[in-house]
Amino acid sequence: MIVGIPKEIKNNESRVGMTPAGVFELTKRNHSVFVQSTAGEGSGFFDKDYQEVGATVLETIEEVYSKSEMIVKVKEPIASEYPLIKENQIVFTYFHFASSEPLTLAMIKSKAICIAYETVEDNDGTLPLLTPMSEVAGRMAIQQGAKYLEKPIKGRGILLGGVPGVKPGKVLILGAGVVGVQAAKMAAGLGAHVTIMDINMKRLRYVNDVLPNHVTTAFSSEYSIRQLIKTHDLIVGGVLVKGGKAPKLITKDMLKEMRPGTVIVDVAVDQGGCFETTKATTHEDPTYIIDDVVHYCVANMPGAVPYTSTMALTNVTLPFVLNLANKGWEKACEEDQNLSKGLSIVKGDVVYKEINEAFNL
Ligand SMILES: NC(=O)C1=CN([C@@H]2O[C@H](COP(=O)(O)OP(=O)(O)OC[C@H]3O[C@@H](n4cnc5c(N)ncnc54)[C@H](O)[C@@H]3O)[C@@H](O)[C@H]2O)C=CC1
Ligand SMILES: CC(=O)C(=O)O
Ligand SMILES: [Mg+2]
Repeated sequence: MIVGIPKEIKNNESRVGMTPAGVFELTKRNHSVFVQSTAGEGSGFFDKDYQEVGATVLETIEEVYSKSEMIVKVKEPIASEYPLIKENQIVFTYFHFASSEPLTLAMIKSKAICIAYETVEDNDGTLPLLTPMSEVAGRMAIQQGAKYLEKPIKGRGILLGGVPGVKPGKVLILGAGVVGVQAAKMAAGLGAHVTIMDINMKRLRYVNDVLPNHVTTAFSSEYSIRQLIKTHDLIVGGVLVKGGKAPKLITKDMLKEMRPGTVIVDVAVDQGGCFETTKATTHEDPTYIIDDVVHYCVANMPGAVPYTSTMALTNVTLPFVLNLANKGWEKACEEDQNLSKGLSIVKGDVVYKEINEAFNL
């Protein structure tokens, strides 16, 4: 198969869809790989590294898309990429369709085979291609939240860990999945007081077993969220309904219940966000303020730490890329039900229920 690796063009997105090690596994099996020039630079991989393992480096993104049967990338295609995607081309990447009707309509129109990383499943229902980026984003959520709690950038002016003689800050985490647990770990490590909420008791039991005692679990309900937001300095949103729009757990009226300078980090922004006032931001301009509450809603948080994220992502995507390249998408998906859960839009048809529901298609 001919596989193309374009350069990511989303704001401050420095990850790349494949490392030279991954390309080597493809070329070894007689697949052809086209890499756009400088695509890997942000992650520490140079054109010559790809050439050495048998890839052809092309100058323009147009050439990469036009010559390839399968595109392997990181982020969802953005508007300038829509016209480059061809009928019957496999596009294997994060899509987060439920948060973007224009993207959904463009991919229907393209008649491409869109396989979304974020809905590929493991036998136990977990999401192997989302997990490593959720690990990165969960950890980063505390790093970023701690920064924006500083007074000069309009935060409350709280040091999360406190100091001897002064109590620590309080972190509230919505969702005890991958993002939530990693965020809780980081916040607990800093010495903050942590409350983590979920509607899944199994997850709360897990957190209770593995995290230290200053991490408290709470069953998630509107009532309990309304109580807790009044006293917490940093609130992290990490809830997910697979493939669907995130539930709005914090509504606009609740912002008035928070103290001025509270920071809210909506990691779930890529599925539409779990705060009503969320709108996607970029690493260039990550925050905005509504009712004195600092919102951080960057949809590609791991893109800011590409040396870590590209490796973590491609470690898990490679076996699926090889399978798709070796067998073609139909056979690969027929033989691997977990991969087939990634099928979202196929030749103009939306085949993932939650995407249809998100837009009444
Ligand atoms: N902004 C970014 O750069 C990134 C965003 N993400 C996003 O973060 C989100 C979370 O991902 P994961 O932690 O991997 O998902 P996960 O599936 O591991 O965890 C989600 C948790 O939310 C819980 N949940 C669902 N509805 C709830 C509700 N009403 N109240 C409380 N909890 C509820 C679930 O029970 C589950 O435990 C996803 O939308 C993912 O796409 C992931 C990586 C990077
Ligand atoms: C999962 C995701 O949206 C990201 O890594 O950017
Ligand atoms: Mg994202």
